[in-house]
Amino acid sequence: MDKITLEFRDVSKVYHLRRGFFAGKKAFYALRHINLSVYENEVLGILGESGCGKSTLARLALGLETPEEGEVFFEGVNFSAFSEKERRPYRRKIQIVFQDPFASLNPRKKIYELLAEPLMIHRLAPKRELRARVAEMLTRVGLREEDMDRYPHQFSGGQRQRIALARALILSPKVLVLDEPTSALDVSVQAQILKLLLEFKKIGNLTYLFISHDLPLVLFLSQRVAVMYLGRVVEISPTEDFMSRPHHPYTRLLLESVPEPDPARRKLMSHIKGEPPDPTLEFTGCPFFPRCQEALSSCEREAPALKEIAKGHFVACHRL
Ligand SMILES: Nc1ncnc2c1ncn2[C@@H]1O[C@H](COP(=O)(O)OP(=O)(O)OP(=O)(O)O)[C@@H](O)[C@H]1O
Repeated sequence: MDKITLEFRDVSKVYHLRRGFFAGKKAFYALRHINLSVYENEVLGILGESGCGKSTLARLALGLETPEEGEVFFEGVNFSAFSEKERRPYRRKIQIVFQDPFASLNPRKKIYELLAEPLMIHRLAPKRELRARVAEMLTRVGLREEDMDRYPHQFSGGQRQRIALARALILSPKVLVLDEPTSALDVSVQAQILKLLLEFKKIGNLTYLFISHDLPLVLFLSQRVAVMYLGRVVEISPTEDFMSRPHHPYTRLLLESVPEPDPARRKLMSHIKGEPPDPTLEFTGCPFFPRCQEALSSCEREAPALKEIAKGHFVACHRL
């Protein structure tokens, strides 16, 4: 049995609505009863449309937010209830690379400071070794030693993403959360960053939580895929089985919507009919119910639990 590195046990995260008549008054689930295990050394892809809770999941994995219900475990330790100080040793082991390296790199700091700071905070290198450690890391991500004396604005988007990657990897994390790491880059640069990610994965003992709405990319990189819809995981599966036998009605639409080169044959997600349901706390049914062409009457009342339909392939649907 593979070792579990990161585990979400029945995790829910509640926020207050930010828009509309009930802004600030009504609460809703950004995540609802998430049960998810991330195994050591795997690439787990998290797929889902905008607002389904992918980044909230990432923030909980990093300990930047605490769940209202449930627990997040890292290597068997429940760190979701830890204080800021208690969490510090775990912070180093789970790092993140965001979509936008402009926003994640402080423009006033030189690359040296950006990379040396985490090493100092976590006391991972004596002062005299910092420059050498930064230089080594920059070379490993395809930049030059001299680049440490420059500022983020002096680099291209792809180079900045290399710096963000270097800053995360310099701490030798166990888990790297990649939150849309290539969405802001053009295609050729995307390919270079992906290549780099795969190289690091090969060398080190690293687990990736790869968050994206780019289906082909997730399928290409991940050994397993989890599909989220409105704060819930609706399907988890090894990638091959997922591609050949998708079960959840939402997953099937998602796979059908992969862009076809021929516009006449393209089926897009806009083909999904109906509105998503009210995400507020009162709604207890399946999140996909109002849009589902195959819904049963029970789907409106009760959310289905994940059921194992093949080895490691779980689906949350009352029809199964
Ligand atoms: N701090 C917050 N306060 C209130 N609502 C929030 C907060 N953070 C996120 N949300 C809302 O929670 C829901 C889930 O957000 P989240 O950012 O996790 O989604 P996402 O799947 O990552 O979307 P995207 O792909 O657009 O980043 C969204 O409706 C979002 O508007």
